Amino acid sequence: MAEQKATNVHWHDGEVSRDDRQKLLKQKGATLWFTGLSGSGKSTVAVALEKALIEKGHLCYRLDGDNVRLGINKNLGFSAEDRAENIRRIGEISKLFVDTGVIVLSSFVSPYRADRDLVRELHDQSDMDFLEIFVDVPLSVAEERDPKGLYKKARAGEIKNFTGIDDPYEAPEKPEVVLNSHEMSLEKEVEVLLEEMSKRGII
Ligand SMILES: Nc1ncnc2c1ncn2[C@@H]1O[C@H](COP(=O)(O)OS(=O)(=O)O)[C@@H](OP(=O)(O)O)[C@H]1O
Ligand SMILES: Nc1ncnc2c1ncn2[C@@H]1O[C@H](COP(=O)(O)OP(=O)(O)O)[C@@H](O)[C@H]1O
Repeated sequence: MAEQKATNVHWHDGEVSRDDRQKLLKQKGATLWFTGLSGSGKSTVAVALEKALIEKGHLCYRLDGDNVRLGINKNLGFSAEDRAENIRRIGEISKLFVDTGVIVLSSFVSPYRADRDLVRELHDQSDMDFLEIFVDVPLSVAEERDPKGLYKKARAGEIKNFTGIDDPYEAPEKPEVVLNSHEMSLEKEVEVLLEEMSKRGII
């Protein structure tokens, strides 16, 4: 992909700040970044958390691998290079949401540590909360669940570069939260996340 360089381009400040928007919403914008194998439970947990947050009166928005790849990132595949660009763009999109004061629930396999660290760095630079949520289940559990039948296809060689089968997954070293979705109920996972958000003053 041809890289476009931003030259002679300057940030233009407005007269309304993130803080103004956060006061309006009575919450702090933040990104909760769910990472883990396909079938680990990222989307299921994010959907349940979104519902719980909205019920409590908090504005949040989910960004999800499959959905984003059907739209803004439809030109990207699953090579390491394309996954890096996928995650970089989603990192920037997440930041835009955080700047509006919204709580973003980003669920992506995001198998490479360097790609996730870049998104963390992007948030840190703008003094934004970034919580890495590692949805950690053994490959055998994810494969047994196989909610979309993709592991079966990967084992049959019909899908190449499938994370966990013939492509790597680099586990987070210091995630803010670990969810072992094979040992925890969905309700407990949501409770743990709400507690963590409350502790950090996000909600
Ligand atoms: N090769 C390969 N490896 C992993 N996953 C694959 C692949 N091909 C298709 N899929 C489906 O795409 C979803 C992962 O997209 P992501 O954007 O989250 O991937 S990544 O973060 O860029 O690695 C993933 O969604 P989830 O199952 O929700 O994780 C799969 O449904
Ligand atoms: N405690 C749990 N948390 C999350 N998912 C669970 C849990 N227990 C069972 N599951 C099941 O595991 C599967 C996870 O699929 P999904 O959320 O699509 O994973 P991912 O988004 O990581 O690919 C779903 O079928 C879900 O019902």
